[in-house]
Amino acid sequence: MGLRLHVDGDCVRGNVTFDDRHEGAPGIVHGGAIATVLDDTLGLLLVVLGTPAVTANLSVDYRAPALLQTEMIVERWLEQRVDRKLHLRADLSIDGQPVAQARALFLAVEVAHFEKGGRTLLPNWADWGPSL
Ligand SMILES: CCCCCCCCCCCC(=O)SCCNC(=O)CCNC(=O)[C@H](O)C(C)(C)COP(=O)(O)OP(=O)(O)OC[C@H]1O[C@@H](n2cnc3c(N)ncnc32)[C@H](O)[C@@H]1OP(=O)(O)O
Repeated sequence: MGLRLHVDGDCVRGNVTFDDRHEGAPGIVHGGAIATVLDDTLGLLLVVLGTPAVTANLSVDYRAPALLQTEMIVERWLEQRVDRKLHLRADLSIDGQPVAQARALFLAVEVAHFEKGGRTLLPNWADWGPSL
């Protein structure tokens, strides 16, 4: 998808362009692909926040057709944290017009949570994200 990301304070911004592999309705990005990008890129925000966490709940409002081959802006930020509960937002827009808006509840976990996946993990959570 050519996702490019940068950190701006506590907000992570990026650009993404979907192509024909992500088509749902003719010429329009599949909603599942949009939800995947919004959820997955929240992972980078967690690295910025320094908090290992996983998605417990994700809801997406689809506000306008997401056109293929069109550069979009993705922005993610922390709205509120209450104990282990992280209330996160992720927005997708084209030329300042909202395309999709996600609200997610992430629950903080120990890094050991990810050992269930059977992969060898980097010991330092800060190293899990790409260098920005
Ligand atoms: C590029 C960088 C890469 C590095 C980035 C690497 C991270 C990438 C993450 C990417 C995002 C993903 O796709 S993660 C993959 C998809 N998600 C998952 O696999 C998560 C699967 N679910 C779980 O493992 C579990 O259910 C947990 C950990 C989420 C919660 O289990 P738990 O720890 O036992 O907590 P539990 O007692 O159930 O709940 C604690 C509190 O949260 C509330 N709670 C729990 N679930 C929910 C829910 N769905 N909706 C509302 N509230 C909930 C409970 O009512 C309770 O509230 P109260 O009574 O305390 O008030």
